Amino acid sequence: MPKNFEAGPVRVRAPATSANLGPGFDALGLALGLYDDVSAEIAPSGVRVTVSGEGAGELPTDDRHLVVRSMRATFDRLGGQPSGLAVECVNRIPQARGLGSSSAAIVAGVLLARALTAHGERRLDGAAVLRLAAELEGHPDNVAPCLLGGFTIAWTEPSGARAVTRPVAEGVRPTVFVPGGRGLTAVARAALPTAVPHGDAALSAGRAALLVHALTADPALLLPATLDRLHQDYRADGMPETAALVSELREAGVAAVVSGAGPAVLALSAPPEGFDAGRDWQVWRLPIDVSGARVTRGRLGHAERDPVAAGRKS
Ligand SMILES: Nc1ncnc2c1ncn2[C@@H]1O[C@H](COP(=O)(O)OP(=O)(O)O)[C@@H](O)[C@H]1O
Ligand SMILES: N[C@@H](CCOP(=O)(O)O)C(=O)O
Repeated sequence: MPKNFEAGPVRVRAPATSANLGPGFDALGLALGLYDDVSAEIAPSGVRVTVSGEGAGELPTDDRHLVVRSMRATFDRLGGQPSGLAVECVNRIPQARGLGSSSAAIVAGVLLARALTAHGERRLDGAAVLRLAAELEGHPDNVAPCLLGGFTIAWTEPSGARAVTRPVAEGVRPTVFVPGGRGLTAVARAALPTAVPHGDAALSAGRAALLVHALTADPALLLPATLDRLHQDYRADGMPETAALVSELREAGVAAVVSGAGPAVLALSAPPEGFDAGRDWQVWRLPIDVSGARVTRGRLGHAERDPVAAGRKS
């Protein structure tokens, strides 16, 4: 093993995330207890990726794979590429639904490459990992909770992304509604206007501030606190079923929002007993992940290879 790299496999468990939370566009995010497990080790040559669970048979298994691309970007930052890579992914986060699958892949890639590089943690500290992951993702609101866990407030300065975490109040119970159909974040971002009316910006800023209070201290205020005018309406034509479900839940008093760029829906308060979203939606009650992505030494074990074990509770 060349002295720049660490021998032996490393693995990362990276949580799903829900970004925006309504009015906190590109800023607020929540880590959810649903995980992708990824392991990697240095190989003598080439790149080999195996994928099971979400994306199996669809995702590329070479240098185009997002985990590998993120590892490559991190190795570049750390001063050199390894001879080859073997990567194993067990994915449980539904992809292209607004549950942060791309952020989980990016965070996993950055953390794996850092762990495989000699003195990686000294050379790329936690703040630098967040900056690099946000640069690769293009916005910081998913990578921040994926890395740090819990409820995060992220922002970008000239030097890059930063984030803080806040403890979530008792009684905040996330439920996600996951449709079969997909929607790419890049497409949903292209639907946004370059400017919004001042009144809409003012309303959203006020509600985002209230949302920090509601999530951390007073969940009874979650319904008014999750009202958004910056992105959801502009994206509604591209995901009419999502917009309809958000409206139906909100009319029933549930603090529902589009999860990330959609098309999944996040409810921050419990839907009424017997609420039926219809058969097009899988409904999962998920705990809040409070740890963020975790790195350990070794390959994936038996439990981590089970593609449905962790996280899904209807
Ligand atoms: N675990 C993964 N491994 C490799 N690529 C992934 C993974 N998850 C997501 N991607 C890539 O990112 C795309 C989805 O990203 P995006 O549109 O941002 O949706 P999401 O809301 O799920 O992050 C997928 O179509 C795929 O190309
Ligand atoms: N702020 C972003 C969040 C995208 O989240 P994702 O989980 O859909 O990737 C946006 O709304 O575009």
